[in-house]
Amino acid sequence: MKVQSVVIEAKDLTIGYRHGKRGEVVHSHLNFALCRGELTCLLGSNGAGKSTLLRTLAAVQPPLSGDITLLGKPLASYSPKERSWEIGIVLTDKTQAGGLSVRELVALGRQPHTGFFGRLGKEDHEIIDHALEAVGMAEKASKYTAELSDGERQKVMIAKALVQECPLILLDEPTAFLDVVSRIEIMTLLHRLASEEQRAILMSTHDIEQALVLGDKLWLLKKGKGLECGVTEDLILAHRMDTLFPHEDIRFDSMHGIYSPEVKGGKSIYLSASDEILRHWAQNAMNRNGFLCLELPGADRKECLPLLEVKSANHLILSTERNSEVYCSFEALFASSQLVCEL
Ligand SMILES: Nc1ncnc2c1ncn2[C@@H]1O[C@H](COP(=O)(O)OP(=O)(O)OP(=O)(O)O)[C@@H](O)[C@H]1O
Repeated sequence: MKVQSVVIEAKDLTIGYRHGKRGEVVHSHLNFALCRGELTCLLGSNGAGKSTLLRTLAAVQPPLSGDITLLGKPLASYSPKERSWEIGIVLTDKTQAGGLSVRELVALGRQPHTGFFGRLGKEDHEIIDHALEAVGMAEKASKYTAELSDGERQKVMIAKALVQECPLILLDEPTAFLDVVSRIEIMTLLHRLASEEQRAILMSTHDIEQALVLGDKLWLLKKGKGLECGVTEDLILAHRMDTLFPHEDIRFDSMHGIYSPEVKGGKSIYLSASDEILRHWAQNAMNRNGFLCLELPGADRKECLPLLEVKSANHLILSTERNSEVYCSFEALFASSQLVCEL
């Protein structure tokens, strides 16, 4: 059995905001642990409390009550300097470091190891080069950070956290501004870093598609319902993703790992397709056009009308009680009078 090494854990934690003597609770009774070797993705709707939780774990804001233990010691007992040895943070606040070059900004991440006026040694430079390479920013190392795009700046902030070489890395929506290739690259990098260098990494994200592929664990934060933690596939198969977004018209498609609008309306059509890909995209097209797709019961197909048979992408047959027509594409099908007038 794999022995899990806990980096940070919380017991009966209440997070939120203090306004004078009044406390505004965002979540209470939270219990969790983050272990080395795992990339954990924190998911939840807007306002669910993801940033509040990350800021509390990063000691940027205090908990309202409860205990947080970092490497066996209370988090509150660490000085800011001691914390910077253990926790690398990438929060969403825009960096004010526009006057620094990319390389200078990333080098600031080495401060816990070199001291404020400490000189960077050969090894420090190698670590910085390696991090810039890893996030794909090596070629822009001498650019000013003010001249970067939002996505590029985000990559630089990730590189800065990487060079800190902490056992715990916390990131608030690190892939928010990134294109799909960069999102996959960054999440693959974080996953590799967690498993190969035995770091504990917690990132919040709205990029559910990638979280389900690369997150070793998920933390599902639900407004008013607290936090559910578990291995990604366990949570999906236990239908815990179904209630992540409290919206009755949104449903989780556990086959494809996506959320989609619930199909409502009166029109139904039987659908048969030669393979899973054709079925998925035929259903997508029919749902978008207001049809609820029904499975063929198998035996007596003559009873099952209207019926759309998708033999291939260029061979679609629509059968109604009046006739059967063949179409060479979905475009042709949706332009047909048969679909518009007879169904
Ligand atoms: N400084 C603050 N003072 C008081 N309440 C706050 C403060 N910042 C956030 N909140 C409230 O805390 C709750 C959680 O907000 P938080 O920013 O943690 O959500 P989130 O899950 O990160 O949302 P998003 O996905 O939109 O970034 C919200 O109801 C928000 O209004």
